[in-house]
Amino acid sequence: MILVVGQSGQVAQEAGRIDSVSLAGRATMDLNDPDGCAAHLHAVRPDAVVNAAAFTAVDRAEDAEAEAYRVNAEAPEAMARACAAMGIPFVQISTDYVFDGSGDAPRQPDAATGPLNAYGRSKLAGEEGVRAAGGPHVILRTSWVFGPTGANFVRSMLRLGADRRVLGVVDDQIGGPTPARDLAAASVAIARHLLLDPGTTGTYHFAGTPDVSWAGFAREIFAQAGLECRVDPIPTTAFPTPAKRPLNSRLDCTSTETAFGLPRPDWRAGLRTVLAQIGETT
Ligand SMILES: NC(=O)C1=CN([C@@H]2O[C@H](COP(=O)(O)OP(=O)(O)OC[C@H]3O[C@@H](n4cnc5c(N)ncnc54)[C@H](OP(=O)(O)O)[C@@H]3O)[C@@H](O)[C@H]2O)C=CC1
Ligand SMILES: Cc1cn([C@H]2C[C@H](O)[C@@H](COP(=O)(O)OP(=O)(O)O[C@H]3O[C@@H](C)C(=O)[C@@H](O)[C@H]3O)O2)c(=O)[nH]c1=O
Repeated sequence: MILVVGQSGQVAQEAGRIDSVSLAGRATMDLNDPDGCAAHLHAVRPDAVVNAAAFTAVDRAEDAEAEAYRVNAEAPEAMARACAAMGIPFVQISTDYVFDGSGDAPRQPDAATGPLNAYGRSKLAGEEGVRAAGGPHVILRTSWVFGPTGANFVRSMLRLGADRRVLGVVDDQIGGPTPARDLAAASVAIARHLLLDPGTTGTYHFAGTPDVSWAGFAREIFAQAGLECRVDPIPTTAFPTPAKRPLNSRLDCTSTETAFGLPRPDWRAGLRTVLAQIGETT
């Protein structure tokens, strides 16, 4: 059994549809209690663990950095140490926000990091803790995740686009939107791969293709959803937020395809599926 932590989150919800996956939520694993999380893993003894739980409120993390560190760094390290002690694989999902976003080249997994905000710093510390635990693991960085549930850009745009005829959206931050379903499938496949071949331990990237700006993403959301809302491209400076965000979120995902046979998913197809799922539930 593969245990996916973060039950109510967008990635875990999609992982829950996969055979032999169990989900753990806050009731049994509160990441504010790293030792309790480790003890729970020792008690459950799964075959592998995927950590899809995180403090993901990027702006709120600026004023809650201590909690973000506990949840995004201390708890993943404690869980990774428990897994290392049991000799089982641990997959930690991480983020493009560990990078500083300079230049316009896609980042390789071994490129220099330099987070611009508290969320990114806490996730980077989580990566370091998982590596230090020393067990078979994969750190899988992704970006701009969207699914039919939870807080994400697609749901924000559907909400705003229903009321507005024009929306200003930043056009100078570029990245790969990633369907939660594809990310869930990739994370579980990687956990299974690690069981057979722990030698693939390391840091990898997995993001949807093609790279696009938030404005371009918003345009495609409105087009596919049939919403008559015009997107006005604006610079980041015209949309001030508490947390600074990277301009270049492009991730080079080549090594993930080579090591695990997982190509970048086309986010436009994933968006069609998500809009259909949302339509069914409204
Ligand atoms: N969303 C995105 O755009 C991106 C996400 N990622 C990473 O991908 C992973 C999955 O993200 P995603 O599915 O979008 O996340 P969500 O924000 O949808 O879900 C986060 C999950 O973490 C849980 N959680 C938060 N704090 C705690 C806690 N103290 N104890 C237990 N559970 C907690 C939440 O539970 P509850 O509902 O109870 O709060 C929720 O289940 C995360 O590691 C994230 O950092 C990386 C790049 C982009
Ligand atoms: C709502 C809105 C946002 N924006 C901009 C602000 C921001 O630069 C960009 C995205 O805003 P959001 O707050 O939805 O996205 P944000 O929470 O920054 O998304 C990030 O979440 C974390 C968890 C990650 O790990 C990242 O990969 C990334 O997905 O869109 C506009 O330009 N216009 C708007 O009307």
